Amino acid sequence: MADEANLGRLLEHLPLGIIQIDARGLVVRNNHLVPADLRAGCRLQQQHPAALSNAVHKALAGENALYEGYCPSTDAPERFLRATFLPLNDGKQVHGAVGLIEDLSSRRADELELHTSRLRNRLLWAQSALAMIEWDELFRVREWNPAAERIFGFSRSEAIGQHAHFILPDEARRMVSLEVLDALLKQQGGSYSLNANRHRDGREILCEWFNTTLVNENGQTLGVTSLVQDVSEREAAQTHNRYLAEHDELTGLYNRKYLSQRAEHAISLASAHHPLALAFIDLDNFKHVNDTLGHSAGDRLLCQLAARVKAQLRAHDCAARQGGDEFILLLPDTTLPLAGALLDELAAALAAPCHIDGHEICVTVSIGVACYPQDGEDFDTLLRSADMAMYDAKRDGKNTWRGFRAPLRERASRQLLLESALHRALARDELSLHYQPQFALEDKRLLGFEALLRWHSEDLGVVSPAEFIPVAESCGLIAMIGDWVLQEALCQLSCWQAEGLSPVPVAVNLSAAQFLQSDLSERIARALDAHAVDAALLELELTESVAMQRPGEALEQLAALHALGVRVSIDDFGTGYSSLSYLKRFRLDRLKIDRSFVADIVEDHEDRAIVEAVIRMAGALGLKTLAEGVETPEQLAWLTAQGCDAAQGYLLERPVPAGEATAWLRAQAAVAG
Ligand SMILES: Nc1nc2c(ncn2[C@@H]2O[C@H](COP(=O)(O)O[C@H]3[C@@H](O)[C@H](n4cnc5c(=O)[nH]c(N)nc54)O[C@@H]3COP(=O)(O)O)[C@@H](O)[C@H]2O)c(=O)[nH]1
Repeated sequence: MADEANLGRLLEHLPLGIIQIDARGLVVRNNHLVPADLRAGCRLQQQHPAALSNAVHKALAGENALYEGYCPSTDAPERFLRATFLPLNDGKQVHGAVGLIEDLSSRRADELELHTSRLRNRLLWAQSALAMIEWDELFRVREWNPAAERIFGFSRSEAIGQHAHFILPDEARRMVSLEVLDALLKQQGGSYSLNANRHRDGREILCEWFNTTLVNENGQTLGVTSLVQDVSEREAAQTHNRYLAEHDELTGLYNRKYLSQRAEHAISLASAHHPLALAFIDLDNFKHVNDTLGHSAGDRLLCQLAARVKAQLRAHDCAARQGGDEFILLLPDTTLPLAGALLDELAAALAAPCHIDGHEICVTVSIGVACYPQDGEDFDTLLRSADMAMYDAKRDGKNTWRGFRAPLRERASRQLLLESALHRALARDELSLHYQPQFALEDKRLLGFEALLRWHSEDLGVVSPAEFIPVAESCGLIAMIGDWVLQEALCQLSCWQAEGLSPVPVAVNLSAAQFLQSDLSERIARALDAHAVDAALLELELTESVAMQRPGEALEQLAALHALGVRVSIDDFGTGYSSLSYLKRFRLDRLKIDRSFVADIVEDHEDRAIVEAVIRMAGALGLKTLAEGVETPEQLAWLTAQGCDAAQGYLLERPVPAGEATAWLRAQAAVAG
């Protein structure tokens, strides 16, 4: 009994579970370390993993047996057990077995964790997109993963044992980097750096480094582990984006946004002693280059010109492309006279011929200049002032520069007012035509009318065409308005026809925008058809400068109009620069001598000489002549004596509303009838 008690105590103090099994496989005794499901009363050959039952069976058959595996448990998560079964025999036969049970659950979990973490590390090492490098305490490569091979181009075998030198770009940076490495070994924990490195092929690459110093439990540095990523492309993209944020992509000049920041800074430094000028440059007739040679040629021209602008600048000046064919210059420490001198030099540099696709292109520019502080105290105001001055330069014949003047501001706001009112004018039916009679000088017979546009604006009152036609031209409304004039004049002609009046031709002014429409003759043919008006009753007037703007195209356009049967006359003749050879080839009917010559023919012998020459030249080319703006009987007499064919002017009749023109025709019909 005492032995039994001692054995019981011993079993309770054993550091492992122990069970006694009888010959039937029934657990008859256990200590407290045995899991509940294996304690006394449980039959081990039933309801347990087969391998466990087999081990018990084997022990009861007289052999030592081992089971290692999971064992279900009702009181706890499944356990991982090692059970060793030893048969108990009395020398003759086996009458049971002893099982020694070790619960290996937590050791097993640790092993599993270790195993999976090793696996994970191996996978990470092999498949990581980041280079993983292990350095020893002398900064020699201890490990080098496939991503490192990819990023630096050195294979693992080439890299192992190499000092960090081998991926540093050049001597100077090597020194710096080595200092950084040294510091890294001394410090503990992690660090980040962005370094220039060298690829095996000699290329410089930019890498991000995340380093961790490896230290043992005694604080001794064992080396460094680095995670590295090649950020060359990302950095290049960011650098490019930064460049784009400040530059014009086409020309490489700065963009307006950047220049505005520079200007605001310069303004903050400017004072009476350090004035500042802003120049707005617009190429003259650049559209023509795009239209004739194409946009790619236009782009190359802009690049050539931008390079010349850059070359002309002083060190502290700044040039930007505002867009299209517009450039802005910021000229710090510059007064208006100095800006003028600089811009004259710039214009001369830009005027030198450019060679594009075998074409020689000569460019002129119109420039507006605004000065701080008198023309604006911030960038936007200065730019607006320079823009207005540039338009002033355009109005003054282009190819020049103009400084800002206060009246330009009023002019610009009037222009804006006119523009928005003009947009409403057609819809509100505010436009009408007046008709100015034209007479034969030989017998004072009514030859025809010139249709002249009138605008009675609800908001602005009567506005002269001399004021609103240029506005309509600049804001792109002129083609639509011109079309309305054509329809209205043809409508009037067809009314006169319907009334049985024998109508006379009506002359309609054609703007440049209309004359350059590629389908102009088709449009006119359709309009004539729609109003059932004979083409011979329509005369189209285009100014000399419009005809000569693109003489090649004008030649074709005029031939098409001539084929339609409409008449064409050149308006304001003498004010442009007609090429006589083109004039000879243009299909024209009449030259209208500009009223600026007619005004002075009595007193000014030069104007007289010009008018005489025009009349003779027209006669030689088989063209009729009409003198505009005849205001005095002396002018009329002189023109008649020179053989001018026709005249119009206040002396003879002012432009009259349609009703009065109709009355004219009726009176004429009455006299004839
Ligand atoms: N594209 C279009 N342009 C048009 C149209 N209608 C007119 N215009 C152009 O506007 C400018 C001013 O025209 P307007 O104020 O109508 O002046 C015309 C005549 O009234 C004026 N004129 C006629 N006789 C005399 C005169 O004896 N003295 C004098 N001082 N002025 C006179 O001349 C203008 C006609 O000019 P022109 O067209 O050159 O024959 C003017 O440039 C018009 O062309 C339109 O529908 N479309």
